[in-house]
Amino acid sequence: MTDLFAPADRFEPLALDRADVSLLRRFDLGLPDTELLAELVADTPWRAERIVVFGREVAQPRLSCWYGDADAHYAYSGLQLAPLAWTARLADLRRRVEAATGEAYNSVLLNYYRDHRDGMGYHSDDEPELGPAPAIASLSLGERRVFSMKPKGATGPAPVKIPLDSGSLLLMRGPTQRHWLHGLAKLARPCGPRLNLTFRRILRPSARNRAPA
Ligand SMILES: O=C(O)CCC(=O)C(=O)O
Ligand SMILES: [Fe+2]
Repeated sequence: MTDLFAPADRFEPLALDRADVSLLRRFDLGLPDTELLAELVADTPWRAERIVVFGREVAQPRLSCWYGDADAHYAYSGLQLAPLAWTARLADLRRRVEAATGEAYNSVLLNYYRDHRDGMGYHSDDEPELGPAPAIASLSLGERRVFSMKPKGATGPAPVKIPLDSGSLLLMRGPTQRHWLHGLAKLARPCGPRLNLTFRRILRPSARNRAPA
């Protein structure tokens, strides 16, 4: 007999060239997704980071907050981020994400897309502190939004669109950041809030330029 629920319980690999991306549609959060969303929205000290775009300082179109081990310092979009200490909830989610993905993480970036006007431009998470082949586990909560991926330097094919549902866990690793960009488009129509948590491992300076094992 076919087990209808099996696909939700394992990572489904996406067929992308020179990338290692897989999606676990229903990740065990330890509590209902709606409760976790409400808790994190309420309890997180959200920041509206300012960045320089074409020489002009503007607010990022989303709120964010950075947690991690005390030594997990990170520069992101030109911002120097010192992590807040893990909360009990985020430490529990980290353990669950580590068990599901078989990778270790020492930090998590929370992004809060308040409505359709919030998004994230195309980028790759290829900062040197992540090393040459980082594993990044991306947990989504709330509104379903489309995560787009396109190969670096490509003018040709349309982006790959991956709708991310509440409670899904997307895992990017290996050469993905080296060869692909990803982003989250703003929408024309109103939608509800979405949270995204990207678990990452910041390498110590001595380990940063080493080739992957
Ligand atoms: O919100 C998302 O799904 C993507 C977040 C992301 O790409 C990032 O934080 O670097
Ligand atoms: Fe990213």
